[in-house]
Amino acid sequence: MSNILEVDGLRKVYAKSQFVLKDIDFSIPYGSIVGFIGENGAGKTTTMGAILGTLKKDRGAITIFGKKVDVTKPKIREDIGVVFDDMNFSSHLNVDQLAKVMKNIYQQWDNDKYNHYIQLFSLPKKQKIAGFSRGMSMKLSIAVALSHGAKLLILDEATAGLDPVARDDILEVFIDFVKDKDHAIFLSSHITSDIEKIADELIFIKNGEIILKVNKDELLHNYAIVQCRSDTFHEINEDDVLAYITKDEMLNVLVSNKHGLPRGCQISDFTIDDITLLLMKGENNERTHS
Ligand SMILES: Nc1ncnc2c1ncn2[C@@H]1O[C@H](COP(=O)(O)OP(=O)(O)OP(=O)(O)O)[C@@H](O)[C@H]1O
Repeated sequence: MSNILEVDGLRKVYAKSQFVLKDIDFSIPYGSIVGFIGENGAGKTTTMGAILGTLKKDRGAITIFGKKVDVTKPKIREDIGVVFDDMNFSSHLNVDQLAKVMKNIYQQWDNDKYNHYIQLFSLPKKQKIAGFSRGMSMKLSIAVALSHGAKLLILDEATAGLDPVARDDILEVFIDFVKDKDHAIFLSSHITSDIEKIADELIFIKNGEIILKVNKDELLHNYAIVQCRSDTFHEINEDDVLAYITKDEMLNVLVSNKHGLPRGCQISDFTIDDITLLLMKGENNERTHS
């Protein structure tokens, strides 16, 4: 069993907004960090909610730790650490009082670990949570998620609102977490540089549909963004073209195989932000050979 989480044909329709999560499939290997990337409203939170059972899915199977499980059951919730944007702990509590509450919720609660993260994240122990900034609340959510013996972390925008130093500390904590090969992390972020730093696999979602799943090393070694003229563009192997944007006479093209491109293609350096922009704003590979 090499995957900690498998998602098969997950579908969710919001009748009110007519948004459809379109039968998505993906898996999270043990020992890996998988980054989930997409624009606002693409369906990231919906996917995570449907996996966790906080949202009712319309179709699809979720397999966690090798079993088709009801993720809302307390037993399995021990093993999954969750950070969502809008997590609300009782705001009248302070950090120490929250620990006492968590101890009653989670059998595997580890107070030493919790205190370690509270200290690492420089959180005040006696101040009421109500007075915490967004970044402080995020850090607290992460400290809790890491302190109840979870094997899988599902993190929705967990680094949003954190300053660069705190983000860096937390990314290190995530990298450490998956050094244990029984662990894995599934995280969404708009800060693609964070994902670039720590993720092993990337999943791109657009309008409720997964448009690209790729291993980061493969992306860095084989993919490229190239500039070329229209006639050269038509010489690129069609299967290698993932997306393109036309600008004046030139095209910016995302290709999945930078080896063996026709002459006249200029390869430029790219970041995952550049790839995201091309995938989200560009046209897909259904080229018209005019
Ligand atoms: N309760 C709801 N009822 C109807 N539509 C909803 C509901 N919740 C979300 N949606 C719609 O579903 C779509 C996907 O939303 P979702 O929150 O999953 O996106 P996201 O990728 O997490 O976005 P963001 O990056 O802004 O957090 C959006 O169009 C949103 O308007």
